[in-house]
Amino acid sequence: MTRDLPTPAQPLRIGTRGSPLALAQANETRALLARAWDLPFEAFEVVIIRTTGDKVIDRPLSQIGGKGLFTKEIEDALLDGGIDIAVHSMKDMPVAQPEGLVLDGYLEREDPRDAFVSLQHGAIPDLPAGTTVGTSSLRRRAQILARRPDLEVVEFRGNVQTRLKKLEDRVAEATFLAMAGLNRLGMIGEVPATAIGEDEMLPAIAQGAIGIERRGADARVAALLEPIHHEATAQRLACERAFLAALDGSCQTPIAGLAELSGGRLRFRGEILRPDGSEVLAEAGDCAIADGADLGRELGAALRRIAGPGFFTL
Ligand SMILES: NCc1[nH]cc(CCC(=O)O)c1CC(=O)O
Repeated sequence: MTRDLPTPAQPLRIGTRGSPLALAQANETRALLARAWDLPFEAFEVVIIRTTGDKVIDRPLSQIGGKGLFTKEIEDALLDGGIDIAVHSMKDMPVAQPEGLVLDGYLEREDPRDAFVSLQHGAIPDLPAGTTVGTSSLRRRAQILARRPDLEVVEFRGNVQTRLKKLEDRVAEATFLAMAGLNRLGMIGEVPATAIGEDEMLPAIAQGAIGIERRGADARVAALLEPIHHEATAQRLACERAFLAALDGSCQTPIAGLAELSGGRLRFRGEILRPDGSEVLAEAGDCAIADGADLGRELGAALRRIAGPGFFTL
């Protein structure tokens, strides 16, 4: 094995998007690998890849559609050998990967909750009727409208920094961001953010988790990733992503869900919403930790039956 370790002359190439959050995640992976293998940072190289999603800035992503808007170019680079691993926010990843690639390495999950961010207001219940709330997430839009149909939701695209700038410019009076992103960017003390309990706003599937994708046939890379893999995160995501898969979910549909481990059991709660928030359907259950994927699949299938066709259509 030692012979196969990366070196500064032949570094392991880590592919990532170029946003500040994506770079923070790639650098976290790089630091964990360097520490796990007692290698210099230079044995790992971060390679920035521009994706279609990064180029389209003038339309809501939900209208552009298409799978893998933020991943295609990165996965192509993996497949053609331009990079050795790709680091992703798992909540942005489709449930299936292209032939030849596997996505089964996970870093320890960060806080999965959403944050309420506002320069004027302290929490959702404090918002006066008619307040504008910015989000581009179909899930967050549906969830906030389910709770507060009297609020006005406006489209709010861009990376974390861009969205905070829009708050300053009063494009909206409040927004939602993932706690994980704020923590990973080291911004938590710097922005007026409050974590929202999962009972109040159930997070996106896999929110806060980082996944590492690789070529399935690359045994050397698989071995390199082993010491930084976090199995408890993998167990939680197996349940959450099976739920998403059973619902045929993509980032085009308002779906939320969170699996947690305690006392040797896995507990999951999932929900689907009509895009206007007029209906919320939820299921919950618990199981042995190893059976999480079955539980997620069953609860997803149950919700699918209850919802019937057309539930997600406006
Ligand atoms: N869709 C963008 C995206 N993808 C992952 C995160 C946050 C970090 C995470 O969930 O791991 C964000 C930004 C946000 O929702 O605030």
